[in-house]
Amino acid sequence: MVKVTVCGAAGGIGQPLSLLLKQSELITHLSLFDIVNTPGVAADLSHINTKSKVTGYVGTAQLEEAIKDSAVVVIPAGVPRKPGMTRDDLFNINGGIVRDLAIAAAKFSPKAFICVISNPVNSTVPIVTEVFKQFGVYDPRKIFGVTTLDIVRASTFVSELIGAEASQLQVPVVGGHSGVTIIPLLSQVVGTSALSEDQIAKVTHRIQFGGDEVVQAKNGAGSATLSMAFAGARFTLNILEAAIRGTSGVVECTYVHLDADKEGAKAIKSVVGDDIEYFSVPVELGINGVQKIKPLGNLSEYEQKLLSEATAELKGNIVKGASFITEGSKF
Ligand SMILES: NC(=O)C1=CN([C@@H]2O[C@H](COP(=O)(O)OP(=O)(O)OC[C@H]3O[C@@H](n4cnc5c(N)ncnc54)[C@H](O)[C@@H]3O)[C@@H](O)[C@H]2O)C=CC1
Ligand SMILES: O=C([O-])CC(=O)C(=O)O
Repeated sequence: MVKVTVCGAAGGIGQPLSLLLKQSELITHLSLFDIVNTPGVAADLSHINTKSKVTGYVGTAQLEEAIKDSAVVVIPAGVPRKPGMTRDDLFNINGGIVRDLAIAAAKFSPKAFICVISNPVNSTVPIVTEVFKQFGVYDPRKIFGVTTLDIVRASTFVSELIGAEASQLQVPVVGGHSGVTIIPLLSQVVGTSALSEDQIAKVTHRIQFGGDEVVQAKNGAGSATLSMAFAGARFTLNILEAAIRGTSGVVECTYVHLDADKEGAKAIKSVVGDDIEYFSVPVELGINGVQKIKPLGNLSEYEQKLLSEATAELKGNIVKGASFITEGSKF
C-alpha cells in the first residue's frame, strides 16, 4: 500500500494538488484531510478512474485515521498571504497549524516523508523537525520544505529570456523560500552567459519575488495555488519515484536540515557558513529520502553577494521556527 495524505486538501493548493496526485500509478490510497469540505472533494475525486482509492476526513477528531500509515504526508494547510504581507506575517497562525499536523504525523505516521508547503517554509520546516525530535522519531532525511515552485518559476522566466524550452531548462535555486533568501544560480545555466548584468539582476529579482507577483494579481484572493499544485505534485511524485520505484538519479532542490547528509553538507557549509542548519540544496533522493546532498557548484560574484544577503534573514527564520517548539509549545 502506498498511502499519500494531503493536509489542507480542500484549499486552493490542496484541491488541484490532490487532482494531480490522483493521476499517479504509484499511489494506491489518496487520503484527504482538512478542517472543512473534504468529504465533497473526496467524493468528486473518487469518481476518477485511476488507481488510487480516495478517502476524505474532516476535523481533528478524524486526523489520526487520515494520517496513519502514510508513505508521504504533504502539508499545504494554513492561510495564504494578502497584498502587503510577508510570508513571515503568516508565522503565528500557520506555525500552530503545522505544529499540530506534525504532532499527528509523528504519532501515527512516524516513518512518512513530510513535505511542507505551508509558509513561512523557512520556519515551518524547523517546527516539524523539533516536533519529531520531541517524539523521538526524527530522521532529517525525511523532512522537506517544498521550494520546487522557485525552480519551476526560474525555468519559465529564464527560458523566456534565452529562448530555451522551459520544461527542459534546469535552473538550480538554493537558500530558502522568501524574498532575498531565494538564490537562483543562473551562472550555472547554459545560455545565460549572453545575458547582461542588468538582465541577470532583473530576472533574479523576479524569481525572488515571483510569489508577490501572484499575490498582487489575485488582489486579496490569496497567493499561488495552481502553479504550486503543479510544483508540489512534481516534488511528491519525485519522492515516490525514488523511494517506491527505486529510480536512481532523481535530483531536486529542497529545503532540508543539513544533517540529512553530514558528509555532503561539508561542501555546502564551506560556502554558506558552518552555522547555517537548513538550506535548500540540490538533493539526490533515494529509498530513505535524502540520499546525497550535492555541492552547490561554482557561484558567480553576484551569487556570492546574494548569498551574503540571504543568510541573516534565513538564520533568524530558522531560530524563530525551532524556538516556537523548544521554548513555546509543550505537548
Ligand atoms: N511553498 C510554497 O512555495 C508555497 C506555499 N504556499 C502556502 O501554502 C499555504 C496554503 O495556501 P492556499 O492553499 O492558497 O490556502 P487556502 O486558504 O486556499 O487553503 C488552505 C487550506 O488549509 C486548511 N486548513 C486550515 N487549518 C487546517 C488544519 N489545522 N488542518 C488541516 N487543514 C487546515 C483550510 O481549511 C484550507 O482549506 C499557505 O500557507 C501559503 O502561503 C503557497 C504557495 C507556494
Ligand atoms: O508568495 C506566497 O505567499 C506564496 C508562495 O510562497 C509563493 O508563491 O512562492
